[in-house]
Amino acid sequence: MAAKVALIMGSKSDWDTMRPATEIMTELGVEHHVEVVSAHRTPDKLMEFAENAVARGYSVIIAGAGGAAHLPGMVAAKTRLPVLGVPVQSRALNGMDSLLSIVQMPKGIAVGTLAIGTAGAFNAGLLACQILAVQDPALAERLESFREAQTSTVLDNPDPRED
Ligand SMILES: Nc1c(C(=O)O)ncn1[C@@H]1O[C@H](COP(=O)(O)O)[C@@H](O)[C@H]1O
Repeated sequence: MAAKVALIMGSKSDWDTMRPATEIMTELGVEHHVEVVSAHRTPDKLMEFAENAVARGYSVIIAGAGGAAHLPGMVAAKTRLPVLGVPVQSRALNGMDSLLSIVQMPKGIAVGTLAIGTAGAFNAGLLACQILAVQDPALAERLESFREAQTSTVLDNPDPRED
């Protein structure tokens, strides 16, 4: 089956942050492509990637970047596919720079911005699955099961002093 989600990131150093996106997509059976693409360091590759994303069969793009995080916005500028941006925690400014440079898009080009770091990456993967599930009943069922299991885990262990 061809990958429906492309997960790109600005640097290999982002991988530990972005990995949870792949884990939830794998758990829910969603094929995904993973690649380093940088607006700053590989601008021609970025343009080629974004321009051909529809033709390659992707439905959703997840883009993680840190610092001056232009990658999600630049990808969104060149494709009509939904782009989910994940701010990677930067050392100098704790990811506030990443967050603000992803979230503050000008009107007319949309990026869906997730939380800073691994939780944001996980939720980006989850949200990509939810978007695909609109047209995929089997995936929708797997998502329901994931949620039910998550709810049961909390309800079955209400004592905060126990693991
Ligand atoms: N924000 C961007 C872009 C981009 O937006 O195109 N390309 C790389 N980077 C970011 O630079 C940070 C440091 O990268 P290095 O660790 O490679 O120096 C990474 O978090 C990456 O996402």
